[in-house]
Amino acid sequence: MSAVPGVYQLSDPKSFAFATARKRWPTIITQAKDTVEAYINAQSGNDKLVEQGKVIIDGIDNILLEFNNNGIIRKFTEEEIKLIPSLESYNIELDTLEKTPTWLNGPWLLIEGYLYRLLDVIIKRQSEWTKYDIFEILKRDAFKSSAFGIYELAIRYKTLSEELKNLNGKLDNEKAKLLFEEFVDISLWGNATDLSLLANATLEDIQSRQGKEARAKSSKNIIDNDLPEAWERFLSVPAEERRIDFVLDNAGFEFYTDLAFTLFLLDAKLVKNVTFHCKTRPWMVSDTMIKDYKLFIEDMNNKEWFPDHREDLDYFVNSIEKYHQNGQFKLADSEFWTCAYDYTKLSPADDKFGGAELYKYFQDSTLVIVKGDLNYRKLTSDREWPKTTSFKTALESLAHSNIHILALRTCKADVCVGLPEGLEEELIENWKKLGNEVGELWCSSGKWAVISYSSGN
Ligand SMILES: O=P(O)(O)OC[C@@]1(O)O[C@H](CO)[C@@H](O)[C@@H]1O
Ligand SMILES: [Mg+2]
Ligand SMILES: [Mn+2]
Repeated sequence: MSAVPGVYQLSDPKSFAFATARKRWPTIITQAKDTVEAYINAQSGNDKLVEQGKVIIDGIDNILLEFNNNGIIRKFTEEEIKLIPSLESYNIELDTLEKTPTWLNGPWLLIEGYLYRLLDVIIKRQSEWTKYDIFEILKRDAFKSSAFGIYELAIRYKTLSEELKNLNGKLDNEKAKLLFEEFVDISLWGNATDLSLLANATLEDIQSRQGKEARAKSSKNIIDNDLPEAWERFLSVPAEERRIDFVLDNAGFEFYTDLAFTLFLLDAKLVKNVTFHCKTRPWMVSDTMIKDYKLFIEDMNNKEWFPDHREDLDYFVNSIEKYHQNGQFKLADSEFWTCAYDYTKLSPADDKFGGAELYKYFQDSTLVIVKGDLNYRKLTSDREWPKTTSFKTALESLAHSNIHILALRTCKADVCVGLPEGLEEELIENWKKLGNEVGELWCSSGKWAVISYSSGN
């Protein structure tokens, strides 16, 4: 067997890693600091919280200083690991490296996860701040700016749901397949609204990425599409036994599209249960935590934010709440999703950080739908695979896990597999012709997407 390629590096000027470490991270962390400062300034009477807030600001300033000095990545201390045991996974991974990494020189995926965990532990060390989500305001503000796409999808869902009720469970396979494709598409492009990329996005920017028209324009940009295989798998399990799992990505608009997909599946009686897998902490700016579900309901109910199409919005909220209450729709979380490991460790071997538990749980799943860019990087270990590598090869051990994986991802990083011969060269040329210096960066522009499936055996 030939050796697997190495992982993308922060020092590689042809990789999106390069600009991420040098521009994107400082912007994100500075924004995070501003958020904490504003929160502190809005407090009155809780002196302890304010005092502790100042310690957090010092911690964040220190990260920014370390960025500037290209400081080394230190291991998490025993005290930090005692407070949050899954931090140990980072030390384990750091130990496998030949050279001590720095903020500008080291493996992209590992150091990026490390950054969000460092920020998290700086906050969690302060007793008054353990429940604080540093990205919550950003997540909710972006959702508020998504009214156009929200209305459109709520209207679509209500019309469909009423049609399905009239059919009384007699949806033929042909129609079911078309609708399945439609909701895969909605959920896929829901991933294009990404706060870590749209830090300075205007309302128009956000709108231009959402809705039916935007999706129609983008359909030719799906460069690997295994949907037919995934549908075959779906049909191979009797409807009354089907369970779908979503390994979630972003809160806000993307989460809303994942919920719309879920509602369609449950209303059409195409599945029995759906479980959403969330993060246990703030992560990569926009990722979904369990508590974000409650905020989502609150925000959908906000008549000042969303004054129009109330009937459709209320219908959406009532429908999902009903399934949440009767247990057909569940929310779960695990430390595994934010530990240092890529998903080759989603296996019985990881009995420490949740990998083994998830592995077991996914054995009974009809499809595990893995959303978004970061999750895709973890699936493929963020390695420099030739782009014609098959998805299964890039999954390594996960390709033999008996887990049926369907990745829905808009490409926002360098790694991408499953492409036909010659396409990559074409895309590089095309990207250069559009005036971009590094042709390879087509792959992190968010304009292309993949729908990749592995049967797990
Ligand atoms: O996973 P998501 O929300 O689709 O995208 C997250 C993202 O914007 O931030 C990550 C870290 O830089 C990148 O993998 C990706 O570009
Ligand atoms: Mg994300
Ligand atoms: Mn394929």
